[in-house]
Amino acid sequence: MAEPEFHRYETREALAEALASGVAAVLAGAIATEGVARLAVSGGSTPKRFFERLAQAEIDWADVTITLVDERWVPEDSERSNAAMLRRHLLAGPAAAARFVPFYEPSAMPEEVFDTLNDRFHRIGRAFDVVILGMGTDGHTASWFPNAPGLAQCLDPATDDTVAIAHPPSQDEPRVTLTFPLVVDARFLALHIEGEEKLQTFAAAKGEGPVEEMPVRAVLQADRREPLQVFWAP
Ligand SMILES: O=C(O)[C@H](O)[C@@H](O)[C@H](O)[C@H](O)COP(=O)(O)O
Repeated sequence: MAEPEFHRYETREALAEALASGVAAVLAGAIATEGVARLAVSGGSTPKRFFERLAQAEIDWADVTITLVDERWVPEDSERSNAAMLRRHLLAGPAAAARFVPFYEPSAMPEEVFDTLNDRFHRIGRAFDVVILGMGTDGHTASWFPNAPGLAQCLDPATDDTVAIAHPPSQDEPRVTLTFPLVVDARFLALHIEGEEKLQTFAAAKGEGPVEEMPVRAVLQADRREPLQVFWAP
C-alpha cells in the first residue's frame, strides 16, 4: 500500500492552480491515448476555486465525461445541489463542452431509482481517469458518513454496484454516492482539503481506528498502485 503523497500550498489559490493543471494534464493524456476522459469530482464548498481554474483549461472538453462523486438527494434548484454548484463553477468557459452525468432524478427516495442510477454509472465506463475527493471534519469522504445506514454498501470492496445510497443522520437529505471500488480504481485519485481543522482530521484518520468511524480511512488504506495525492492549504 503506497503512502499518500502530501502536497502543501501557501495559499488556496496556489493549490487550485496546481490541482487544476495536474488534473487537466491527466485528462489530456487520457484523451490522447483513449480518445475519451472520465472525471468525478466532489461537491461541497471547497472545490469552487479549483473548478473555476480547471474550467479554463484548454483541453478537448467535448471528449470528457464529468460526474459527481456524490449528491445530496435534492433537485438542482436547491441551494444544496452539488450538480447545480458544478454547473455554475465547472461547466463554464471551455469546460462547458464536457458531458455531465448527474445523479438526481425526480423521485421522493433514491431507492425508487437505484437501478436507473446504477445502470447510468455503469455506462460511464469502469475506471475514472480522475477522482477528486473532499473530506468533512467528521472524517467522511464522498457520502460515506461515519456509521451511517448504508455505509457498508458504500464501502463494500466486492460490490459490482457503481452507486450506493446512504441515510446519514447528520444530513438533511438522503445521499447517493459512487461506491468504494469505483473511487479507488481511479488512475489519479486526489483528496482536496483546506484549513487547520481538516488537517487535524486527516492526521486522526491516518491513525489507528475503525474505517466505519472515519470512512476516509478506506481511501487512505486502499491498496493502490498509484499513491493517493493529498492537496492541502491553510
Ligand atoms: O456533498 C458533499 O458535501 C461532498 O461531496 C462531501 O464529501 C464534501 O467533499 C465534504 O463534505 C467536504 O465539504 P466542504 O468542502 O463543504 O467542506
